[in-house]
Amino acid sequence: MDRAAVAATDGQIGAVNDESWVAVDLSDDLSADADDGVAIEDRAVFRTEKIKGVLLHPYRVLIFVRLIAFTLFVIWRISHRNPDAMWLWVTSIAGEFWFGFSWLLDQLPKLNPINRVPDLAVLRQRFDRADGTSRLPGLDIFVTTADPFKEPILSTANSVLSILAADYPVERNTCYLSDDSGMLLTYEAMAEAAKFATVWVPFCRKHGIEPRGPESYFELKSHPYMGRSQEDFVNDRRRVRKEYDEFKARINGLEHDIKQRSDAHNAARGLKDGEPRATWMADGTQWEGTWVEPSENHRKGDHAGIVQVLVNHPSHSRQFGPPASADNPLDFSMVDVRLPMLVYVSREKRPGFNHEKKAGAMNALTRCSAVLTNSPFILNLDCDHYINNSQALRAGICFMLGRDSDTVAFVDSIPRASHPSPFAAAAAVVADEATISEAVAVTTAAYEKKTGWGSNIGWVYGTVTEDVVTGYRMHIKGWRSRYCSIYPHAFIGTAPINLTERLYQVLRWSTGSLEIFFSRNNPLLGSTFLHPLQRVAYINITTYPFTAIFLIFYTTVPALSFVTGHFIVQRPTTMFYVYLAIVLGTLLILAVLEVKWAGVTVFEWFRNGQFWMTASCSAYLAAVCQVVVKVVFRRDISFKLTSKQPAGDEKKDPYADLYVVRWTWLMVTPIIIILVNIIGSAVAFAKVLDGEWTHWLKVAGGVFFNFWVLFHLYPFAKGLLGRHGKTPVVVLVWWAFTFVITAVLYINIPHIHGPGGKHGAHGGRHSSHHHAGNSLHFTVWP
Ligand SMILES: O=c1ccn([C@@H]2O[C@H](COP(=O)(O)OP(=O)(O)O[C@H]3O[C@H](CO)[C@@H](O)[C@H](O)[C@H]3O)[C@@H](O)[C@H]2O)c(=O)[nH]1
Ligand SMILES: [Mn+2]
Repeated sequence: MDRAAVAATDGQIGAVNDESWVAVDLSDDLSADADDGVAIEDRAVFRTEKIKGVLLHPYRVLIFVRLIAFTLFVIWRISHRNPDAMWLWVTSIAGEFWFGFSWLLDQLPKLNPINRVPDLAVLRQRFDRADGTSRLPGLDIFVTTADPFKEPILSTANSVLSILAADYPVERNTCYLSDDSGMLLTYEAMAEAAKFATVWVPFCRKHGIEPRGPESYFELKSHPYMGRSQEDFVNDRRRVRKEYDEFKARINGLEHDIKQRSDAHNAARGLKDGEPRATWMADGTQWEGTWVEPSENHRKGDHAGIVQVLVNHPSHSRQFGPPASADNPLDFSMVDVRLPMLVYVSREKRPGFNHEKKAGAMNALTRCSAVLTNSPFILNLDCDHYINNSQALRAGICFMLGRDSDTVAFVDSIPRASHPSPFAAAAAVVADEATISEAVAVTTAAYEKKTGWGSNIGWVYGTVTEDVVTGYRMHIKGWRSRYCSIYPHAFIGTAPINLTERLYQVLRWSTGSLEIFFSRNNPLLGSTFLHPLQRVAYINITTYPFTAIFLIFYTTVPALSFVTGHFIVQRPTTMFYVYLAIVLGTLLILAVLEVKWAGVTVFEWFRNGQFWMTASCSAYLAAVCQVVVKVVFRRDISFKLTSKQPAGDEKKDPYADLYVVRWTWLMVTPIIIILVNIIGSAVAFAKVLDGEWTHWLKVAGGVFFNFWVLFHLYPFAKGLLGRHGKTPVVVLVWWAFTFVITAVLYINIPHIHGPGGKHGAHGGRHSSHHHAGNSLHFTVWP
């Protein structure tokens, strides 16, 4: 490893937002990095930071104030019945209880925010040796992919490249790619990535490149220079960029190449009609996985297991590259050119066996890696995640070692004790056939039958959010987590920006959460190893979708009150308004404080609120329905892969997908809510115009709330209108259209006046009520 590069990147690791945090054990007036003055020998491998007192104390006081105000508010509500509409009164109070309860679930675990900051200089001093070797523990990194088309292979390749190029001792770091599609396309893309890595990785090391995923690196507008010679860097970068473009072209051509090659082989064999047409590897053998033209034993969900070592385990001593020459202009003579081991794994799949989605893939990888490298630590990335900070692996490992370098001996002993892995030995071992067939044997479809895998061992089955439940199982067994957020961000992943896809993703997450709630892994039942606040956090994460039921009530019923004339609150008093104001005001200030130390903007927080509203009344509701059906009728929930954006196409607008509308039933409820609120405000307007209600100022209060709901659903409406929605005018025109039509109809068609209409005195009273009734909502939003 190039020392200059290390030093340059090293200085960058820090907390995300340094001004709000202070080291624990230090008073507020000392800066967070005060222990830079302490000698390296005396420093811990990471330090703990808390929020500065000036922010934290008011934060906690506000939480307390809000709790009291909320309690008084609910007491007020219970003691002021609404005899006109008792059902409204009862259901709304139930809703307020729920909102209050879920606010507490969300708030309590945040009472004492803690961040950890790894000290990489200490880690290096204790674990790295002068000759370039290291005593750091082994680390097996798993990347999962399930479909080379839905999950673009270029993105998967980038993920793998970012891992191979990360700063970690190469002989102790292995990357496993799990391919649930079993397709040659994925395999060959990985083989290409391994080839390109021989240029990319030494280039990263030589010049201290950040980030080390090539796509995200070359996307950067400027390329700040970290290493030694500027001119050398510019030349090398141009050269590597060219290599990367060629690599991309090869990846894009793979599908065609495989097809052509296979056609040639099949033609040479003179296949008769109806005979299966095999897919052929470059070495002239038949691919054992899924074929391009699927046939028996060679289709998705029905194929053999495959384990292929793409990059073998490296030697244990540094290997410098060649100097620049005529056909190789890159000078790697001062750079270690070894690569970490890279293994392609496609577990066996057979009809009749539940392959248990990602959790099943992770368990197969766990066993397969145990046979090959058996590192004591595992890291998992999805195919669309990448390492964004080359120090991320070292940063993470800091928390696995404690303050005490003696633990290394212990950590080293784990692989030796648990499995006689060939690579745990000091010398480099080439994966021999016996070992490989052993690795294949542990990934067979039948392997887990009548075992504890998926329930007590490994990743847990039975939910579409296996990550949540697996973390939970670890915590109830006594494992502890540590929160660490560094800058530049350690990892970056992608999420769909298309409304439909995003709603589906949130549907899956909320469904998975509820599945856990209705299972033996309900956090109310967890062992006492769970910290009480951790239990609260798990209750929150497994119950939040229930909010949908109350939210839909609160975003429709008040608007309908304009039509029916029945309101949630009958006669608000001054105290009612006072409580309400405190409950609302504190919520806002709490958010502003959180936003400050979290390093996001108030705008982002608000956007998040808008999406929360949209998702709650669509995906969360659907999740509740799905899981009720599952629990009652024992029907399994299907898993839909989250669609990924195509990577690496510069000509394409990255936001093109944003306004592509694909209809889904999930959109029905938000649409109804939008309509109800427009109609509600239009009717209120009409009643005022009509002279039915005279207290127009008070009506305005109610209408304001309708607008507030609409404002939250505005991005949804824009998304729904597709490309046209790019101009906000279109949304406004639709809104005005609906509003005017409703108001005109209301005024001109006498029979839609409800029984409560045309009572001057009553009308006045009612109008004052909605204001209150409608305002309730925002009271209680968590
Ligand atoms: O049968 C399957 C299905 C999925 N996957 C992989 O699982 C990962 C996550 O799937 P995706 O559809 O992308 O879900 P996301 O919602 O984007 O993923 C988030 O949510 C999942 C839980 O639902 C977690 O497993 C992921 O780590 C987390 O990033 C991807 O790498 C897939 O290739 C498989 O390997 N096999
Ligand atoms: Mn994803």
